[in-house]
Amino acid sequence: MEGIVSFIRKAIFIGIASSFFFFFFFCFAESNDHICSVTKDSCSLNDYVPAKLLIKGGIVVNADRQEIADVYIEDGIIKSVERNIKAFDEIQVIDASGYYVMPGGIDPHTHLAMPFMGQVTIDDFFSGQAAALAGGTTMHIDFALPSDGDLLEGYKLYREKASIACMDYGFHMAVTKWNDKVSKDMEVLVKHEGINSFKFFMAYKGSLMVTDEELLQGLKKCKKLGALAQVHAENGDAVAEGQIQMIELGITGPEGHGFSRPPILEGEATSRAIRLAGFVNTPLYVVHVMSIEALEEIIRARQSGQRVIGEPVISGLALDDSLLFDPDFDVAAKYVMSPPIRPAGHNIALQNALSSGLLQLVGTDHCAFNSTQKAAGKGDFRKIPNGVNGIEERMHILWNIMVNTGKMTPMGYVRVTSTACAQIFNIYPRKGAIIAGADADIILLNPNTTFTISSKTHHSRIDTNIYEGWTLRGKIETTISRGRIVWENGKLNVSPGSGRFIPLPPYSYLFNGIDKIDSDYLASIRASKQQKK
Ligand SMILES: NC(=O)NCCC(=O)O
Ligand SMILES: [Zn+2]
Ligand SMILES: [Zn+2]
Repeated sequence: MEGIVSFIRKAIFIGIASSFFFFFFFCFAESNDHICSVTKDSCSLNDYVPAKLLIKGGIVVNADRQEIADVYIEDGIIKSVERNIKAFDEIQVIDASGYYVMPGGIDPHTHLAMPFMGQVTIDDFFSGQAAALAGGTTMHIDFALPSDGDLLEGYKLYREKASIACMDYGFHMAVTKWNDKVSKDMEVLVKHEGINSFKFFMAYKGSLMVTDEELLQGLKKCKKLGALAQVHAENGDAVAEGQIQMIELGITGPEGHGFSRPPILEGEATSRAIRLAGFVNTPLYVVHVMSIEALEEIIRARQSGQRVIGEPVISGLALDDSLLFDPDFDVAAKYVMSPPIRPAGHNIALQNALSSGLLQLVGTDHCAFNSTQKAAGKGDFRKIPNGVNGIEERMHILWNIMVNTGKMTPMGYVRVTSTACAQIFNIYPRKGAIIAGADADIILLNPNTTFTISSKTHHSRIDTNIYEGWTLRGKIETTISRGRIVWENGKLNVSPGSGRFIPLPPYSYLFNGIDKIDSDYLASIRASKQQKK
């Protein structure tokens, strides 16, 4: 009898053990397949996270200082930054001599898996983030765009889309209409869901555009919640006029896109948004600043003491509109984005403003469409989906146009690619710094390596690249995301689901003193009323 019981026990044990084995085998096999289908041959699977990592002898650059030091990491967190840290047996050591060791980039402006203009952007939360990591960006803040203006539904959907993430990310939320529900949803998102910024579109008439009245309500609500209001600043009514004008003139190709929405319309909307935010007394963040006209409005407001942040994007800093005039539609359509890439001169003015601190941080507006998707606008530029690539290229292009040219120091580079973003979105110094206690999001840049950008070798899913053929000097050879080496020797080591959602808390430093300005203003009104009696 005892023999039978023992036999049955053994059989049950073997049954359970083999089920576990097959369960884990299939889970592993499935995730492995997933990864390699995205990044082709430059991807390997290795979930090994070194518990202890030591980066030795590099030039450690923060926004406020630069020094030769070692960086010691344990369990994904930076434990110490000092000279001559001893390496024990179980520590994995990276020799960083001759390398710049900098905080991983934080991209404040991306559009992954976003339905827009009848298409869906080609990079999802895995392929876009894999590309970002290969280019030295370790966190991004994506725009959750609700399809019918329902913020909570839209937010939920974007959190689901991001379940395949392989690096840290947060969200801004787009507000495309105004009613009581929108107002209540904003409150829920800020108080319970880690959202601290809302984007209002002053362009895209008939789809995303809000009226001045709606913008005003949105600004008031943002202020009440300690959330940052962001604007896409172009006069959408005038753009619609400009588009009709171009079609009537027979200009239907991609060049019509630039002609139909000239810088004056960006300047006007920037000025209007700034003045409305000034009236409400709430901080304002102008996304994708592309022109001198918009820049001048931002500078004027900042000089008068208003809290306005200006975000140029890498395409606007690096390019001019010449290729928008290429006779080959497929080439020209690659450069269609809004506001448009401007004629030469605007980019240089934006670079100068960035190096002198008049603009604060650099985004990408990565909104990637394949050539087949862009082809929807052959014969009518209004139907070309707006957007360009950049999530993988931002860090390298900026190093080349700003640091290699002497316009910016490595410290300034760290400020505009990482630290300022972490501060504005209230996650500094957990992100944006190489200091004890911060997340170990770190890049190693070799200033002497050269390489050439090509759509054949990049990691994004897009089949073109607006920087095709650019040869650059200075290469991010290693990317570390929360202590894990995710990019090394030209290979990605990433798995879907390993990325974390980073909640962004309200009331960043931009709100300090806002209440004092309010009470002084009210006191001055009372005083002047008193005087006039
Ligand atoms: N910028 C652009 O052309 N596409 C993305 C949507 C937006 O940011 O306005
Ligand atoms: Zn926009
Ligand atoms: Zn955008």
